[in-house]
Amino acid sequence: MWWTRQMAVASRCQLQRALSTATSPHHLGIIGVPFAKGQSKQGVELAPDLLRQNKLRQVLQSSDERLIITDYGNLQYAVDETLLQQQRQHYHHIRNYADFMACNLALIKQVQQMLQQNAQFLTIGGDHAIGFGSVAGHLQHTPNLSLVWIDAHADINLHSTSQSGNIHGMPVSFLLQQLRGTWQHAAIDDIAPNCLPKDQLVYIGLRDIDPYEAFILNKFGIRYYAMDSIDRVGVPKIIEMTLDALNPANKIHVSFDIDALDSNVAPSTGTAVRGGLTLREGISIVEALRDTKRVQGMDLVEINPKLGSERDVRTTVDSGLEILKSMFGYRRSGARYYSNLDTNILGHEQ
Ligand SMILES: NC(=[NH2+])NCCC[C@H](N)C(=O)O
Ligand SMILES: [Mn+2]
Ligand SMILES: [Mn+2]
Repeated sequence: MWWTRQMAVASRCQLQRALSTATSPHHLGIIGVPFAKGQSKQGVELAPDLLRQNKLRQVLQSSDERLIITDYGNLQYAVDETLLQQQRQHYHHIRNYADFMACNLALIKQVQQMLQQNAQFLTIGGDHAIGFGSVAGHLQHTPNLSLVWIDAHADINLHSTSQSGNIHGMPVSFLLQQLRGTWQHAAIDDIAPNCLPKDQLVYIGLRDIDPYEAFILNKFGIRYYAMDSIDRVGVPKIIEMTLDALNPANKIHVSFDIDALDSNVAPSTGTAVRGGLTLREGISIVEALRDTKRVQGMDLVEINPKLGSERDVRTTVDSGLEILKSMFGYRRSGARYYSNLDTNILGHEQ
């Protein structure tokens, strides 16, 4: 037989080289943000470490071997006197304003640093109040950005419209130019001047919209695909309309609130709403966004391990990991990159 073991190895190496130059390594930065003060239930702060214990890194790594993952640990922040004063003077009616701002200011810087060092980043909450810092940081690095907010809730309350006083129901109002003015005492223009244009925001999965939120969405003509329209036209059409709405030259930020998924697959969350996306629908949406190759940042928020049974927590964490896996490369079709496949298994005559 003329074909030697060395030749087999050599040709395999050539194949590997061809594959890996076609698609080079890819850096992903991860930051945990154990922030729980955007709402009143303890437990969301445990999610970043819980996901790590449940092999977040290995799950992502095996969904795409070419990922080079840097975990930046959990974000730290300190509240200063200026913020406490803003809270006392202007925002005493919303819970934990100073903590919210301090955490998000730190996150804005962190995200910019991660994007200097990585092609993509992942922010793990924490409650959805951190959606402000994650997207705002992203916008300061990449001003031409589109945002897909996948959630049961619109999280677009103003301090004057919120019925709960919970700031995890308000982060989007800090991002849009038209609404930022309602936070005039927060001085966010100094630290995060770039805003999100309202036509580059799409919501998917909504089913619990407050009256004033509905007013705001309609007044500004913000695109939102609530569960009723998803039921009417189906997920593939919703994906198509979403992608049509976004500027194809923009990078994309995906902010994924675990409560977008139905409470049977994501029970351990603070504001669960029934009748949500199935896990398969969630995966389809995330796969389609991933396939644009424009997603540069993602959040996964609102997993609360203190709510529900042990099994509920397991289910919720597993669903979260499935969503992340799909975003960062896993293909249900099996069409993935494998560096050390033995291409000779059928014998060289094949
Ligand atoms: N990120 C969330 N889970 N937000 C829920 C918000 C619920 C309600 N709209 C509020 O403003 O209080
Ligand atoms: Mn949310
Ligand atoms: Mn929500």
